[in-house]
Amino acid sequence: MAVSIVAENITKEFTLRYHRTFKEVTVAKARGVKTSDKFNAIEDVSFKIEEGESIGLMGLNGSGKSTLLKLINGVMRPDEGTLLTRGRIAGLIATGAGFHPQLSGSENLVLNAAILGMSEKELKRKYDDIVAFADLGRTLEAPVGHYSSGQRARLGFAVAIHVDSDIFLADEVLAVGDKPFRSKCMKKMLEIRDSGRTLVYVSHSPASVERMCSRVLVLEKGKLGFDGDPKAAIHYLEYDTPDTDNEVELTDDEMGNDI
Ligand SMILES: Nc1ncnc2c1ncn2[C@@H]1O[C@H](COP(=O)(O)OP(=O)(O)OP(=O)(O)O)[C@@H](O)[C@H]1O
Repeated sequence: MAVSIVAENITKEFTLRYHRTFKEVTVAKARGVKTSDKFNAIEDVSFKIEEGESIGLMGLNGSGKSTLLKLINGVMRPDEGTLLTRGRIAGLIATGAGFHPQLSGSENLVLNAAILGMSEKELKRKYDDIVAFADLGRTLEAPVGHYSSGQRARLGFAVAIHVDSDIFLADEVLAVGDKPFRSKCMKKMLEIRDSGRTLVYVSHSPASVERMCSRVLVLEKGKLGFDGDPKAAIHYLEYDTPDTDNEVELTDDEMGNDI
């Protein structure tokens, strides 16, 4: 089987700024207080993903999952190391990323499809299916700036899912969709997985990761903490142990996570 994504010792550094205004920065500098810090959102991460693998990307908030997806789809480049991918990449990383707030949903649909590499002919063929999948009704003609986060996710996912890609990336944008929409997305992603395309799926939901993925990468403060079987990854993250500090223990479904 051919290799789909290879990361070799990749590192991505970000700057954390503590102040927003000139005044705050000037005062902080005069007092000798630090105004920013650098940190590695991704640190020395290496992995190889074969074509057709469905990978779950898990980890606590801020562990670097979205950053890694952005590195995979090329929105960002690693500061160190190399990341290579094979074929066309599509997916939904940040809700509303790439949308123009003043344009309507349908205008954004066309623009987004073009940005993702869909030809005019391909879009003509798929337009009705995309509109039906987004199921936004008359809201499709309203400016996207007025959309709720769920409506933006619907539009973005509907376009992304209809792009013929070799690699599909899905961030936890699904979490903002309502239950019927999440079920529909999950079904589509299972279709993608079964069609032999490579899938990278970010999620905090053990149930959906177990259902969807054959392997899980766990990020811990930017480092790769675990790479292997989904069940073992969930155990590694202690997502399978009851939370004794909490009086109320909620199931995946009750939390509204992914599905
Ligand atoms: N453009 C940026 N500039 C500075 N820091 C950033 C930037 N983007 C992300 N970060 C920081 O990098 C770290 C990793 O963020 P990232 O969004 O990748 O985490 P995540 O694992 O996807 O989190 P979550 O589960 O909350 O979605 C966080 O500390 C975040 O604040």
